[in-house]
Amino acid sequence: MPPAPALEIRGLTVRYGDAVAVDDLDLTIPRGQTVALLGPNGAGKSTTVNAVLGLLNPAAGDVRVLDRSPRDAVRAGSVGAMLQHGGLPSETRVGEVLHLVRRSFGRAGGDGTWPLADLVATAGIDGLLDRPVDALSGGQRQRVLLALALVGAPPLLLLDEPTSAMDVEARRAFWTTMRGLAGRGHTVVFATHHLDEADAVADRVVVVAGGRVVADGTAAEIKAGAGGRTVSFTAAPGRRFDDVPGVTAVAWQGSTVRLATTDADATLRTLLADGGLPDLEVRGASLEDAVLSLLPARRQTTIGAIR
Ligand SMILES: Nc1ncnc2c1ncn2[C@@H]1O[C@H](COP(=O)(O)OP(=O)(O)OP(=O)(O)O)[C@@H](O)[C@H]1O
Repeated sequence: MPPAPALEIRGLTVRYGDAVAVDDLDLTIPRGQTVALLGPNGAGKSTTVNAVLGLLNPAAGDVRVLDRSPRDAVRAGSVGAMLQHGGLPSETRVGEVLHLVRRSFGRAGGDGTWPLADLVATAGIDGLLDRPVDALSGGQRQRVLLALALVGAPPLLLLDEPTSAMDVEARRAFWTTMRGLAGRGHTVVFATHHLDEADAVADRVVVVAGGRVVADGTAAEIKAGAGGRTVSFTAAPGRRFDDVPGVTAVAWQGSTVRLATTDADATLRTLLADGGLPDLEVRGASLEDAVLSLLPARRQTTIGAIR
């Protein structure tokens, strides 16, 4: 018998009142994969993560975490999580919180805590142990939350927008850590709006929209699936491009417009007939372009804000 997957979700449906947050979602993640969950704000990513942690009662469906129910898996210390609104007790120091969590993990009968020195180095919180929790910067706080998530050396790590408060350097260090964990056989599932991170780090990208999986594959497959090209140039802000032949998504960054197109020839012919295209560039679709093209209701957006 092959080992049970790290995560198996079948027909997961979660409702908040009349609103459906997750809609009959299926997802199987084998052990050892690093998987990015992408999608706009409200797509259902956090709700899915919360269901995997046993924090809510689904209306329908089944979630198995390493062949256990979510609550049993969490109780057994098999899952570590960094949540969007993860809190830290105020008026304590980082080292105290870490000590408390390590002790309570040991008491709960966890399989073994991560050796302290390695944990501190891995999470990059060296030098923060004496710091009051209330005096941490956003990025430092996220690193402390990572350390707490790793205390039990969990085989499955769930990270909800883990780098949202980190600067470029901290993000790079964070993903180096994650690669190291994946190399040690941990399964890492993370939700992010940084598509460049997903492209660089994930073995697999799962795009969620409207509570459903709308694309699932390697970043390269998703980019190839978009099949198109990106045409960018300088344009008068506010000009509309939705109706240009081939165009599936429009993104602005200052006065530069980026068009995802399934037919670059037709797009360029129409645009050139309308006048010049200063600073023209044509290239293969980025992951961001590919994801945007999967979200047809959001044709006009701002680069970096698929939210
Ligand atoms: N506690 C709640 N009560 C009511 N509705 C909720 C609650 N939590 C989430 N929702 C709704 O469920 C839907 C899915 O939200 P969810 O937070 O899972 O999306 P997300 O993909 O994580 O978005 P984001 O990228 O903004 O974090 C949204 O429409 C959201 O407003």
